[in-house]
Parts: sequence; structure tokens; C-alpha cells
Amino acid sequence: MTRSHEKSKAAFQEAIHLMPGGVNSPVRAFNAVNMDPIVMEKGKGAIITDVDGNDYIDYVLSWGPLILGHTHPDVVAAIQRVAESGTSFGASTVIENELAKEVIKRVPSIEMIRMVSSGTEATMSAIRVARGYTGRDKILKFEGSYHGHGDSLLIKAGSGVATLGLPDSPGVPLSIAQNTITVPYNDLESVNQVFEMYGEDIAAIIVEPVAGNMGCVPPLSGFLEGLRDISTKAGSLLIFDEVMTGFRVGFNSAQGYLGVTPDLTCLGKVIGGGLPVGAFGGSHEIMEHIAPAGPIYQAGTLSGNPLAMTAGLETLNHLTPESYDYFKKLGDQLETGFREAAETYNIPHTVNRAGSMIGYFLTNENVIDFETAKTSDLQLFAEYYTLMTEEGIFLPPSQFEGVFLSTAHTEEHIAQTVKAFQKVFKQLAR
Ligand SMILES: Cc1ncc(COP(=O)(O)O)c(C=O)c1O
Ligand SMILES: N[C@H](C=O)CCC(=O)O
Repeated sequence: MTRSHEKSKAAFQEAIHLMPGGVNSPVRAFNAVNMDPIVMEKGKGAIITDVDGNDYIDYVLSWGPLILGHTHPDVVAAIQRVAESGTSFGASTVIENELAKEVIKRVPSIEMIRMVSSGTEATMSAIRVARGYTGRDKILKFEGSYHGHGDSLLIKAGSGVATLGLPDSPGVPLSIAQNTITVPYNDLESVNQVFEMYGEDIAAIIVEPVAGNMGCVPPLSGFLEGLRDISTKAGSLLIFDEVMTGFRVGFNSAQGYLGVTPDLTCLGKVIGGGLPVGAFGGSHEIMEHIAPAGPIYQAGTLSGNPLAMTAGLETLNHLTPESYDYFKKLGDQLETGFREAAETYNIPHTVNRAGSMIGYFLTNENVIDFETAKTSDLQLFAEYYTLMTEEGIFLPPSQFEGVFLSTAHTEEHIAQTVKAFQKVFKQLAR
């Protein structure tokens, strides 16, 4: 039976006159899949429900934060409890210490942390710290990586920027853009060449240790180790943007999982448990350059917000090393089911995975960077996407985004999803 989307359509038609493109973040507009957006109303566990009452198994999970699924009872109860005492004070609270201690305990590179309110703020601030600390202006980032929408980082970016095909954004001054050097992900030789030319001017390399904003693209063996060596030799800082990978790909985040320790780490998403959050941290030596301990300025009215700190801490407290074994088991089941269905119906495909982050691409190329990600059949992806939503599977509406799992997903949810792959690929068979 075809699902009704009447209320979603009506809500979007109204929103179009209220917000640019009808949304508050471009990826929500479903432009790349030629559909009107589905407007959501509620979520419970792995299930999300739209305003027309249609249920979906959710693999977007608010773009990563909801690693325990929607409305986890303990997270909701903790938020309610804390909200009774106040939603914000603009003064220090003990809950900030509690989340800080937990993050410091688990993330190898972080001895000291500063909480902010979004991943964008975290990366923007980390770049400022790197520049202030080294006294250098240039930074190096990778094509197809997304680090939020700060001016220095909005160059050849991934995620919504890649989805909309916008290589650079109007409004970023040339004087800022020219301090950002970009090279292909996983291409150590290009990094070496850039450092030979500009090494003494480079404040930092910023990298997603597992790229998640051109779809999921894990680092090739030796790539992160190479970045560590090159940056150390040049006196530049290595920044891991773990806004997406933090506590998602491993109990100790990507740096624990992959065994490479950066100088600075940016976090977000999971550490806010679904509330607005970001954070960045590193050694005492670097972090004590930040105001008021040092001269590099950084501040925020809602930084360390008690509701966000509470939701984040409660979420981290529910994640154990076994949670990641569980994600691996579900990921194996999902990957195998996807591959088998694609092979049966001759659909081009490649699957990349890291922990509970999965990237499946409709191409037979090995996807190691943005160029190879772009070999995916985007028209086929749009058709596949629409059919999957009709089967009750909610996926990110772009080929250049990853799929996420939560502890609320079950083998039954995965089996249902695999059935949907079979049915949809049969309709798209080549
Ligand atoms: C790796 C990465 N860095 C930074 C950001 C920016 O975070 P936010 O959207 O919270 O500003 C995102 C996601 O948006 C991300 O995936
Ligand atoms: N890929 C982005 C973050 O990880 C998607 C979130 C957004 O842009 O709204």
C-alpha cells in the first residue's frame, strides 16, 4: 500500500515561505533525491514516525547523535530531572565537570576540554587555537570532508555542500579561503608535497579520522600515521575532527580504535545525546593558551548547557565496549544483506564501514576519496532512496552521507531492512 505524505507536503509548502529552501539545514530538503522532505513528529528507539503517521526504521539518527536511539527513557528522565532545576545559568555547574571527566577518561588525546554548542563551533575554535598556538595561518583539509560551516573550512567541503554541488560558498572572503589548502583524502603524497612547499606556514592539518561526509570512507593503512609524522616534523598541529566519529566508531572514539593520537580533538553529536553540543580538547599545554587561562579568545552564552551535558553524560554512561561488538554484529548483517541483494540484481555497489558508521555507494569502484565517491550513480541513488522510504526505511537523503546504527536497532530491524533492499533492487534490476 502506498504511504500518504499529505501532511508532510503541507508542512513543507508552509515552511518554504518561512525558511530558506523550507529548512533549517540544507540536507533536510531532500534535493538530491527529487522528493519533498518527510516531516517528522516523533521517535522511539530505532523507529521514527512522520506527521502522516508513517513509521520508518531510522538510520539517520539525527545525523549521528542518537546512538541509543530516540527518546531513551534514561536520557529523557535525566533531562527532565535537570530541567526542573534550571535550563541554563550562564555560570559553572557540576555536570560540566562530570561530562568533562568522562570524555577525558576515554579519549586519549584530551587532557583538558572546552564545551561549545555545535560541531561547527568546535572546529572553528580548534582552528583558532592551532593558529594562535603556532603563530601560523594556513591549514590543510581534505576534499569532501565537512567540518561544519566556519569560513576557513567551507572549502571543497562534503555533506550538504557536496550534495548540492557547491565547491566553495559565496560569502567566504578570498583572504580567508586562500589560507585553506585542500588535497584528496587518503593521499599522503599530496600532503607531503604541500608540506614541502608551505610546511612552515601550516598551523594544522584537520581530518575526519574516518571520513563521514562524502559517505563513509575509512583511512587507508598508514594514512593517519603519516599525517601524525608529517605534522609533528613540521611543527603543525594534527586536529582530529571527531564530531561524527567520537564515541561512534569505538568506545575510545576513532583515535582509540585506530591507534593514532592527534594534538587536538573536536567532538559533538553523541556527547550531547541529541541536544545541541560541541567540544574540543587536547593537552594541558595547548589548552591553557585559551582564555581566561591564556590569550586565545573563545566563549559562548550556552556553552556547557546543563541539559546538553546531562543528555551527553547519560548517553556515554550507557555505552560499553560491548555496545561496539553489538554494532559490529548488526553492521555485518546489514552489509551482507546489502551486498547479496545488490549482487542478485546486478546493482553497482561498494560498502565501507567503521564501527556503527556505514557507507554504501552505488558504484563498483573502490571508494577511497571524494573523486571515487562521486563515481556513484546518483540518479539510481535517487530512485533507490524513494523506494526505500516507501518500504519504511529512513536513510540519509544523499549518497554523500553515512548510515548510522544505534543500540536500539535489533537483528529484526536489520532483517526487515535487508528485505527492503531485495524488493527495491529487484525493481531497479539492470
Ligand atoms: C565531521 C563533522 N564536523 C563538524 C560538523 C559540524 O557539526 P554541527 O552540525 O553540530 O555544527 C559535522 C556535522 O555537521 C561533522 O560531521
Ligand atoms: N553530514 C552533516 C553532519 O554530519 C549533516 C548535518 C547537517 O548538515 O544538517
